[in-house]
Amino acid sequence: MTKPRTIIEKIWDKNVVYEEEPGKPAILYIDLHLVHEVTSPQAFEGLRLKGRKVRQPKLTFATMDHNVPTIHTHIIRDQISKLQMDTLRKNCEEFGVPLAGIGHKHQGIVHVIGPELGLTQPGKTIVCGDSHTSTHGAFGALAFGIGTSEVEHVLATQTIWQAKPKTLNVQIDGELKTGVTAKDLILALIAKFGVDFGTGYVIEYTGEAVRKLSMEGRMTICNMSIEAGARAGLVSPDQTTIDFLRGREYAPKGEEFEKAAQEWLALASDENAEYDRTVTFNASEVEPQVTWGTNPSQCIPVNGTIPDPEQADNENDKNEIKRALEYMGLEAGTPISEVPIEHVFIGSCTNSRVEDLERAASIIQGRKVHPNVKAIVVPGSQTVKLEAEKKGLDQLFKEAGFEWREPGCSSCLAMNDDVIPPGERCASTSNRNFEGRQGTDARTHLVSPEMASAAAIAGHFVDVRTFV
Ligand SMILES: CC(C)[C@H](C(=O)O)[C@@H](O)C(=O)O
Ligand code: SF4
Repeated sequence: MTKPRTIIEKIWDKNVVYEEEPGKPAILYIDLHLVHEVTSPQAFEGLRLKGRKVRQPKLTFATMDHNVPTIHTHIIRDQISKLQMDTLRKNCEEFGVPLAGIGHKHQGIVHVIGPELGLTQPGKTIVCGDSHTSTHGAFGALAFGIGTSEVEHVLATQTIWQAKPKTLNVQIDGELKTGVTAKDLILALIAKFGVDFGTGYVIEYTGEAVRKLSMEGRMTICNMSIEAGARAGLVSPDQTTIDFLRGREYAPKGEEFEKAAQEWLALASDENAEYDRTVTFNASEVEPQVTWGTNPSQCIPVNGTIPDPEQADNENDKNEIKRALEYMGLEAGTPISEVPIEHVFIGSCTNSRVEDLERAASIIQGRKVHPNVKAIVVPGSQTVKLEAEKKGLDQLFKEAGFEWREPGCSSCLAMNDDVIPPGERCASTSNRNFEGRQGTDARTHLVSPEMASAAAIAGHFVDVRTFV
C-alpha cells in the first residue's frame, strides 16, 4: 500500500523536476503563470537584457487590473499607471504572451479571470507576481504569489525554485448560519488564530462547512489565506469544482473533460493522509464580522464592541490595540454598529464575483444608499460585469444610489483613482485593512458583501440578519 498523501504532496510529486535532497529547494514545473502590469515590467526587461524568450507563452496569461480606472477606462490620469499598462501591452506583443488588456472582453482582476476562464484547474501549479494568487487554490491548485525576480525566472524557464511546503489542515466543521458568509468565516478564523498562524504552511481547508461552500465562497477563503500568513491555501476538488469548470473557455471539452474530471477528483487528499499540523474550527459559531483595526485579525462580530486596550493580555497587545484605535479614530467600548461610515466598496479579488454582487444586491429591497455614503460596486471582470448586467444587478444598484463601475482592483488599494480620502471610513469587501491601504490615513473595515450593502443603506454597520 502506498502511503496516503495530501493533495499538496500529490501536486508537489507530480510537478517536481529536480530535487537535490529532501528539504532543500527543488525545481518545480509551473503549469500556469498569470501576469499583471505592476510586477512584470522589470521581469520582461530582464529577459530583454539577457536576450531570452518566454519559454511557454501558452502557459502564460496577462491582464491589467491594479491601475485600471473604473470610470472611463481609457482615461488614465496617473502617468506611472499609464506607463505600466503601456509597458505590459508592448511586452506581451514582443514576447507573444496572451493579454486581456483594457478594452478586452476578458479583462479583469487576475484572480477573478483565471477561474472564470477555466485557466485555473485542479492539480495545476499556478504562480503570479501577486500575493493573492492563493485564490486559485479553491480549485485544488497549488497557487502562490512570487516576487518580480521569480516572475522573470518563470517567464524564462517555466520553473521555480521552491522548498517543499509544510501542510496545515484547517478543518472547519458545522454549518454557516443564514446571513453568515465565507468572508465572515475566514475573518473569524483569522481573528481566532491570528495573522501568522499559517506562516510556513500551505493550508488545506477541509471539513463539512468547506464542502458546502460554493466555488465563490472557497475562493474567498483561499484568497485570504495570505492574511493568515500562509504560502497558499487550497481545497480538494469535488463535484462542486467539476460543475464550475465544465464549459469554461479554457477547460478541456467533451470526453477530454470527463477524463480530466476523473483525474482531478483523484487528486483530493487521501483519507488518513497526515498533515504537519491540524487546527479545527466550528462554522456554526460564526457571526457576521467587522474588522475594527489595522489587520484582519482585529475583528469582532457585528454585535460586539470595540476592544479596550486596558483589558489586553500583555503590554504588547495593549500598545497594538491603542495604536490601531488611534489610527481608526475609534473609542474602546463603542458598539461597532454605532460607527458611521462615509464609503462602501464592493469589489476586489475577495468578493467581486457574480455571486458576491447578487448577495449584496439582495439586501437593497427598494431602499436607498444613505445620503452621507458614497458607495461603489466594482465587478471583478468584464465577464462578471456582463453577467451581472444580464441579471439586472446594475439597475438594482444604480436605482439604490450605488455607482456601477468598470472592472479592476479599484479601492482595494490606493494604486488608481479610487482612493479613500484621509480620515474617512470605508466598509470594504476587500482583504487588507492596514494603515494607508485604501489611501493615506483612510480607515478600512473589512466585511462581507451583504454587510457592506447593509452599511451603505444604514450609514453605519448593521447586522444583515436583522436588516432584512
Ligand atoms: C501589487 C501587488 C504586488 C499586491 C500583492 O502582491 O498582493 C497587491 O495585489 C495587493 O493586494 O497588495
Ligand atoms: S483586488 Fe486587491 S488584493 Fe486583489 S489583486 Fe487587486 S489589489 Fe491585490
